[in-house]
Parts: sequence; structure tokens; C-alpha cells
Amino acid sequence: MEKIIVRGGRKLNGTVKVEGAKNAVLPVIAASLLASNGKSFINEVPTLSDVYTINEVLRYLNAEVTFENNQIVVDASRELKTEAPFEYVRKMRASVLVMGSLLARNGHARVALPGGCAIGSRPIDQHLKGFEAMGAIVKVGNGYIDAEVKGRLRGAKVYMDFPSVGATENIMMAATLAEGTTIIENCAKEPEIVDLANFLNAMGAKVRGAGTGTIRIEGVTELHGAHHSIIPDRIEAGTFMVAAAITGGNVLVQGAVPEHLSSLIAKMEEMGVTIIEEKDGLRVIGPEKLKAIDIKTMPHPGFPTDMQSQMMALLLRAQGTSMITETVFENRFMHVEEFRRMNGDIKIEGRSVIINGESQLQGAEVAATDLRAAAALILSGLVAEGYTRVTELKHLDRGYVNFHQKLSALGADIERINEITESLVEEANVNF
Ligand SMILES: CC(=O)N[C@H]1[C@@H](OP(=O)(O)OP(=O)(O)OC[C@H]2O[C@@H](n3ccc(=O)[nH]c3=O)[C@H](O)[C@@H]2O)O[C@H](CO)[C@@H](O)[C@@H]1O
Ligand SMILES: C=C(OP(=O)(O)O)C(=O)O
Repeated sequence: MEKIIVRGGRKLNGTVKVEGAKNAVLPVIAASLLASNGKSFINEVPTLSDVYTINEVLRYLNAEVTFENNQIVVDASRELKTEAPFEYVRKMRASVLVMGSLLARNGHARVALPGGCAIGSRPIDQHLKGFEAMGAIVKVGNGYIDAEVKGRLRGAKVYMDFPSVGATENIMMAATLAEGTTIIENCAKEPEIVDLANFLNAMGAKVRGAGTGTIRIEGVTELHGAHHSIIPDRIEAGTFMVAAAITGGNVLVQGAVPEHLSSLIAKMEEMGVTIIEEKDGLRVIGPEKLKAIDIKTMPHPGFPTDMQSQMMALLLRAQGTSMITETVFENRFMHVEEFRRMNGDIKIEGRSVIINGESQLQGAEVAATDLRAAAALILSGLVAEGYTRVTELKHLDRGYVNFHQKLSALGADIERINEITESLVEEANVNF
């Protein structure tokens, strides 16, 4: 088993470069299936396990995919299969994003039901409601969702009960090849939605309004391959901003886009962190003392749920009592128990947690419960007394490229080891 071992106490200094966004590249790769002629060239692609997984899904579906030097080339011009089986969807929920493209291209899509995960039950009813409004017959059974339409999908008005990111993306992709105009109301406004719309438009689609609460898609009969560069990862950027602040360091987060990070910047400034916009990113300078604040996660432009656990790590160092309320996912507090193992003083009260920042964090062996929890526990390890060992790194690898190397380059005392290697070293120490 692999572990990250971090020893607390070092201030971070220097420059760290942000990768392309995981949550932008996954829907863009799914969208590349819509091109019935020409290749798509996708640049600034991070080498994450989720990216390898979605590439496998595309290959299974009969697309040709290469991934070299942070560029993916997709040729989806051959006839595509219709089914994304459970073995892929189980590894990564975002596999469900191929459904809209397959339904639009083939008139039929069969995708394994993603099921729940560590952060909540995560249903996909809003995706299916959109497909049904466009004329698809959707059946759920034997662990699969089957959606089929006679002829082309038809443009429709879809009102989303909640501005779901994935549902907005899936409906947007399906609507590009529908007959007539689709209007998605109360849709998600995340920067990743805008990135997907830009890619679709480069493929020949007619998508307007991405980034606002209403998106209009005028259907076209065919899409072609296109060139696209993925936006920088605002959550990776935010994670390094917290790393700088928590250690009282001074770090330039290169590639961070201030407009994508406005809620995080505002809340960190409220805590007393200095954030300076520079030409190529954000400089973050941690104060001697952090102030306690309250945070509520919300759809964009509200505070992102994907930064909730990292901010919990930061608030555990603030003077006074803070509260975080999670409104996006119903069960995204699994990391609280792990923070408690590090002497974190946190109480869960319904959908909120109360954090007392006065107690000294102590190094401990902790398990990552999900992707962002993995990063957050490592952030706490940067300031805990002694050694923190973080396990279940498969979660970390879904969303962070070379996380420990990047922290190490900024001055952290951190390494990633294989438990077998570690026990050999211990054995060697005993024997010699
Ligand atoms: C790959 C990707 O981009 N993942 C992001 C995406 O996930 P994802 O697209 O899955 O998140 P959604 O915005 O769809 O989900 C938000 C909430 O809506 C609920 N819901 C969603 C769809 C639906 O049909 N019915 C329903 O009830 C979910 O259970 C959840 O409670 O947005 C989340 C919210 O910003 C982020 O945390 C994830 O990192
Ligand atoms: C929850 C996340 O991702 P996913 O939707 O892929 O699980 C995340 O990026 O924090």
C-alpha cells in the first residue's frame, strides 16, 4: 500500500504551476465522441487516473484515442458502440457523461448506473429528465440506464430542479445534435460548463449563454473534430493557495484564474490571508494568525464544495470557532473523523460542522475518504506536530498530478512511499 508521509513545520515558498482542470477535461473528452468526422486535439490535459479511465471508456466505445505530452487526440469517426459497462462507471462516476454524446450520435445509449459514493447518493435524475424531454425513452433496470430515441432527439425546454454540473453538461452535449432548439433553465454556471461550450462551438455546435443561468442550444446535423486547450484547474489552484496560507508561506500559484476563484479569494482574505493578482497567477501570503470564519458551499459562483475539506484544514488553524455548512452533497463530512484522529476539534451538527481552531494538530495515520479529503489531510499534515501518514492515495491520484513532488518543491518535508519499501527499510534498520 502506498502512503504519503509528511512532517509538519515548514513554511512553503516558491512557485507552483497549475494543471488543466480535471472537471473540464472529462466532459470535453466525452464531447469529442460527437465528432463524426475529423480528429479532436485536446491540450493541457492532466495525467490523472480519471483521464486514463475515460480514455479507456472511449476506446471501448470504438473511438481511437492517443495521450502524449499532455495532449489527447480523439478520432471518433468510426461507428460507435452504445454501452458503457459497470467496470468503467464503477471506477469513475463521470463515465456517465458519455451518455449524452452516445444518445445524440447513435440514438441509443446504455450506461451502468453510477450508484452512490463516499460524498453522497448522487442520483442522475436531472440528466434523465433532460433526455426524456428531448424525446428519449429512458428505462432503468438490471443496474443499467437505457435511453433510446426514434430518429433524432428533439430540442426542448428543460428546467433543472438544482443546477447540476453533470446534468447541464450531458443535456448540452445531447442537444447539440438535436432537431431544433433546447433551452436549459436553472443550469449550472461553473467555469467548466463554459469550457465545454467553447469546445462544442469549436466543433460546429451552436451553444449560447454558458456561464449564465440559461443555456440555449440550436441543434445542428453534424459536428467535426476541433482543437481546444483545457482551462486551469481552479480546485488544484485553491488547494495550493490553502497550502501557502496554512503554513504562513509565500507562494505564487501560476495559472490560477482570479475570476474562477472569487469566492475562495474572498473567504481567504476574510481569514487574514494576503492574495495578490500577478501577471501569471495569484500570490498567496499566509498571516501569522488566521481568523475564524463561516462558509456555506453553493453552486458556482458560490463557495465550491470541492474546496470544503481543504478549508476545514485551514479553519482548524484559525483563532476561534468557525462553521462550515455543506449544501451541495448530503454526506461530504467523512474526513471529519480523520481530522479528529489528528486532534482536530470538530463537531458535526446536521449539514454543518463547528470547528474549534485552538487545538494543536498532531501527526497520525489517516485514510483519505475521497479525493479532496486526501489533499486536505496532507495540508493538515504540513502543520501538525510530527509525522502524518496518509493512505488510500487512489483518491488523490484521481485529481492531483505529482501532489507530493509539487509540495516538496515548495519546501515541504514530504515523501510518497510504498509500504513494502518502508517495512524493508525498518527491517534493515533493525538488522544492521
Ligand atoms: C466530474 C465533475 O465535474 N465533478 C464535479 C461535479 O459533479 P456532479 O456533476 O456529479 O455534481 P452535480 O452538480 O450534478 O451534483 C450536485 C448535487 O446535485 C445532486 N443531483 C445531481 C444530478 C441529478 O441528476 N440529481 C441530483 O440530485 C447531487 O446528488 C448533488 O447533491 O460537480 C460537483 C458540484 O460542484 C463537484 O463536486 C464535482 O467535483
Ligand atoms: C467530487 C469530485 O469529483 P467527482 O465528481 O469526479 O467525484 C471532485 O473533483 O472533488
